[in-house]
Amino acid sequence: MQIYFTPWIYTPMRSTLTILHQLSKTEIPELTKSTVLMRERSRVEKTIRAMQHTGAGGLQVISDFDMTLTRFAHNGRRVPTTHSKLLLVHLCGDVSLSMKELLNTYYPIEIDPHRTAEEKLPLMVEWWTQVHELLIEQRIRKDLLAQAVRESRAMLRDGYKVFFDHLEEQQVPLLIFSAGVGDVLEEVIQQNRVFHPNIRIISNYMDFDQAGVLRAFKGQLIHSFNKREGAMSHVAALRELQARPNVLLLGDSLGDLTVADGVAEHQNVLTIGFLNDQVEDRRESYVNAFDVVLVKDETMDVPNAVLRYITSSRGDK
Ligand SMILES: Nc1ccn([C@@H]2O[C@H](COP(=O)(O)O)[C@@H](O)[C@H]2O)c(=O)n1
Repeated sequence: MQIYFTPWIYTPMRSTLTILHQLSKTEIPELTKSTVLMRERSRVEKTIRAMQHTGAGGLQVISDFDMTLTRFAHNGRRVPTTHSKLLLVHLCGDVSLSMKELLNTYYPIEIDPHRTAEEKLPLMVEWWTQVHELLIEQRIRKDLLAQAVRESRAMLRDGYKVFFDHLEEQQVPLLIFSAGVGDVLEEVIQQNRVFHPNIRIISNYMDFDQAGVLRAFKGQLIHSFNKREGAMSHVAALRELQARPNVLLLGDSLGDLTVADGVAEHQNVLTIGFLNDQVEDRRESYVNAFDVVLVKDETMDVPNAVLRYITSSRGDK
C-alpha cells in the first residue's frame, strides 16, 4: 500500500510545529530538560509567545509558598514548612509530637491522588484548625519568630534571588498566596533579602495580644483546597492586578490552580507545577492539570527562563 501526504495539509502543519518547538529548542532550552513534562508543548509555546508579545507590563505572577518557592528537600531531608518552623519557637516535646502526628495523618490525605478535592476539604479544615489551636495553646511569642526562622532549615529554591529580583526590576507584581503562616513566610523572604515592594501576600496571619503573645489567627482560614474562595474574598485588595491580563501561576498542589480564577479574568494563563513527592502516583493528574510540570526539580530555573523570555520584549513598560 502506498501512503500519500496531501502537501497543502502536511507541509504547513509540520512547519508550524517546527516554528513552535523552536522556542523550547533555542529560546528557552530549559523547557527541554528531562524533568520537564508537558501535556501539549505547542499550546505552552503559543501561550508563552502571546505573553511575551504583551511583555512585563501585562504580566502578574501568582505563587504558592511552601514547597513552591521553598525547596521540598535538601540533602535527602524535608525542608520545614512555615507551620513546622514554628516548632522551633517552643521546644515542647509534646506539642512537637502532636504536630508531627497530625502531619503524618493529614499530609498523605492532602496529596492522595485517589481522593477528590471535595473529600479532602473538611479534612484539611480539621488539620489546620487543630494545628492553629495547638500553636495558640503554646502562647507563641512574636519576638521569637525571627530567631526561629534563622535557626530553621528554611530554604528558598535555588535561583530564588534571580526570580524575586527580576520581577522587581521589571515591576511585575508577585502575589504570594499561601496556606502557610504569613508572619513566618514574610520572615523567610526578609531574611533572604528579597522582600521587594512588588510583593503582596495573602496567608494565615497570627494575631498577637499587646504583650506579643499569639492569641488567634486573623481572618478566614486558608488551607490548600479553599484558595479560590480565599482569593475571591481579597479581590478588592487585588484590584491593581486586574489590569494585567497575563498570569504566570506557580504551585505544588492541585488546589493552587484555583487561585487565578479567584483573582480576575485573564487572557493568558500559564501554570507551572512542582511535582515534589509521590511522583509515580501523581504524574498523570499533574500533567493533566498544569501546563508545565517540573519533576523533583529543586530550582527556579524553568520559571526564571520563562520569565526572562516573556519580559524580553521592548517598549512594553
Ligand atoms: N500543620 C501543617 C499544615 C500544613 N502544612 C503544609 O503547608 C502547606 C501550606 O502552605 P502553601 O504555602 O503550600 O499554601 C501545605 O501544602 C501543607 O502540606 C504543614 O506542613 N503543616
